[in-house]
Amino acid sequence: MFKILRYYAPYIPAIVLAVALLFLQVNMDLALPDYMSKIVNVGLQQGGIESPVPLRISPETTERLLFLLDKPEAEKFTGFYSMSGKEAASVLPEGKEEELISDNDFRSDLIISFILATSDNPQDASLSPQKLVSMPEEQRSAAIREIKEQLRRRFDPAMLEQMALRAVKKENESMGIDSAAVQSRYILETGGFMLILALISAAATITVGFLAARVSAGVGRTLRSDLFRKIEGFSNAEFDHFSTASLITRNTNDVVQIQRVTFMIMRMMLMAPIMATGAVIRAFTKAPSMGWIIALAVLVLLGIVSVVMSIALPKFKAIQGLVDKINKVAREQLTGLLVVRAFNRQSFEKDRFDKANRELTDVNLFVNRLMVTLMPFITLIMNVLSLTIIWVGAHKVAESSLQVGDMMAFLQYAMQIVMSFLMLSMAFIFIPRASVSAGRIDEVLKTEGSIKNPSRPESFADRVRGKISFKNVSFRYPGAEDYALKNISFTAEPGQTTAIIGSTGSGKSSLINLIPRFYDVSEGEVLMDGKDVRKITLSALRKQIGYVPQKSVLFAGTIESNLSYGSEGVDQEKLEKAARISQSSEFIGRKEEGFDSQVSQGGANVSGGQKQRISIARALIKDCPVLIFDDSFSALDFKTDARLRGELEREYGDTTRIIVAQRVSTIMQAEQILVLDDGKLVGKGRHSELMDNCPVYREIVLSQLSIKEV
Ligand SMILES: Nc1ncnc2c1ncn2[C@@H]1O[C@H](COP(=O)(O)OP(=O)(O)OP(=O)(O)O)[C@@H](O)[C@H]1O
Repeated sequence: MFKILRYYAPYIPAIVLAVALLFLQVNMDLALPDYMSKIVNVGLQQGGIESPVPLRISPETTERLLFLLDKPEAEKFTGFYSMSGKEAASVLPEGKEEELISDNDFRSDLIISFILATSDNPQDASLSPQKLVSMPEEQRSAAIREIKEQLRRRFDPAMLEQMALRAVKKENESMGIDSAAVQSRYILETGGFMLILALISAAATITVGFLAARVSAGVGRTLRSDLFRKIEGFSNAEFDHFSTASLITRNTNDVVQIQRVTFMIMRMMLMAPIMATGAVIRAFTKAPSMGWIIALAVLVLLGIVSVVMSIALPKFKAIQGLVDKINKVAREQLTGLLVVRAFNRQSFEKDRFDKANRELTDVNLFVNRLMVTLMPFITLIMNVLSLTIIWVGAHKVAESSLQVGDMMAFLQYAMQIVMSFLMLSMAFIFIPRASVSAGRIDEVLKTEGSIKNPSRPESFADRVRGKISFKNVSFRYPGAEDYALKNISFTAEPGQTTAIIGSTGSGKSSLINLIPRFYDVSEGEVLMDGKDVRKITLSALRKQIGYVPQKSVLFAGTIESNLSYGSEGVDQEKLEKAARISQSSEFIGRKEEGFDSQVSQGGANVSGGQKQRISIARALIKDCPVLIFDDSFSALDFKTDARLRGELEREYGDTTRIIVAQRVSTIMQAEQILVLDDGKLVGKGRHSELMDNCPVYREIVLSQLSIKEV
């Protein structure tokens, strides 16, 4: 993934915003269990009363309370609470609440005294104001201290708080305050607040989803366009190295992997550590004594996930290679479908495809089965975790060391922690797979096309003549052991036809491919008008060359769009001239829509001969000083072949024409014939000269023509 990190640079603001929103979302999500615990603890159990410190005390209770407090504390009490007259209640003003709570000793004593002051318990009847009033001062203080101590010994602080809360509720009721209304107001307020938090969280989730989609689609688009631009600049050598099928897979499937993982990282995986940290902190604050349950569950979960991952990971990495393989097989079979049918090899090819398909399916099935097996284990861990928390928590609730709401919140935090770890472990599935894809993409992006423009290009004179010279040219395909061409020297003059003949595999196509620099020479040099072709920019060089490949390639569109491909300002006159010379007029004229007739992808709806003629016309329309025909007349009948060559001579007499041919009759009239044999130039001259002094040529000629025709 790091290899393509630079593609994320333009999206840094969006990523930062997404992280900030994830923080917001996680905080909202983590706050919800806390509020839920408040609804249970305060709303349901405490009747909506938040604090054990009474906010309003009746005059009677105030009187009792004052007897129960020491002198200094009684003074503090009157400092905190405002009392208006003997009949009026004592009220704790809003601002004083915090101040009182922070005075721990006073708060604790006030709570105990308040419990005693409101108690109906007959055993505390000794504490009635009348009784206390009748006691001497010393005795009274000792009696009160003793009772308070007893309470502290019997109940822990949490229990005392619960008792105080009940006392506050009772006191409120005695003062005519509607407890039910207090309770429902608290629940509604807290519930409303939870709703707002949930809405903020939802808004953050949607925005992060939107940002993640934008970033992943954007990165995918830039990767695809960079890959395409890079591949466009590749020479045949790079195509040979990667294979077309693999380049297609890299530009599609591999980019999709990156896109998918980018979305998942932004949407889920970035959230996981934030969520896990937040939930751990909150869970431990709620019930630190139960932290070990979560730690144990996470350990077991990570153990299981690591075992599964160690088995699945190599398989995940293999998937991309297998997708490549199936694409390669499918592509080869579909392009060669006619041959497959003609040779009745359908079942063989089906088996070949099935094998590749089965390999991919098997790996996919294996990985999916493994993942499916993982799921019940995870569910089991989650259920055992819930049960353990409820079991341990219930005991703690019974001991009054934990409140029910806190246990419920702890349970939710535990689930959030486990889910976060699960999300993180999922990252270990997708990230390695995407890294393989990133590596494959980077490999293409890092590969420099071996055919490059010169750093300091030279330019042609105003009018290019198109003289082509080969000087001691040797050529070896990248990675090949043997030379395909050995020490070739010749000159193709403008105004002349230079024909190249030789047996199959003798190096004819290799030779002419060196002129437009589809490959570069290994040794020697190829010159155009005396300039090494490697010193001229590729576009300037290729502008001078009308090239007709051995295998005609047409593009989807119309006949006209194919003819004017690569040429500017093509008018009807030019189109008709090229069609006439290439002997295409007749079949184009027969079509209802003429030049506007549709050509399907790859020229599937035109015949081989028609395809060849259209590609010849396409090269002629370019109006170049050099015309190269790589075995381009093979699909034409003898008569059409002769007519075409005659027209070429007449209309393009001043060009340099280089014709590769298998048929002797096509090249017999050429001013210069080059005879290739196993990559070597074994003959050079006119037909008659070669017949006399080149046995290879003589052999080829005699294999095709009778002595009389020669
Ligand atoms: N892309 C390539 N990589 C490696 N070797 C190649 C490649 N293309 C051709 N060759 C080899 O180079 C030699 C010359 O091939 P080339 O295509 O130039 O022959 P040719 O004379 O044009 O044949 P044909 O008349 O059948 O088209 C052959 O031995 C061939 O196997």
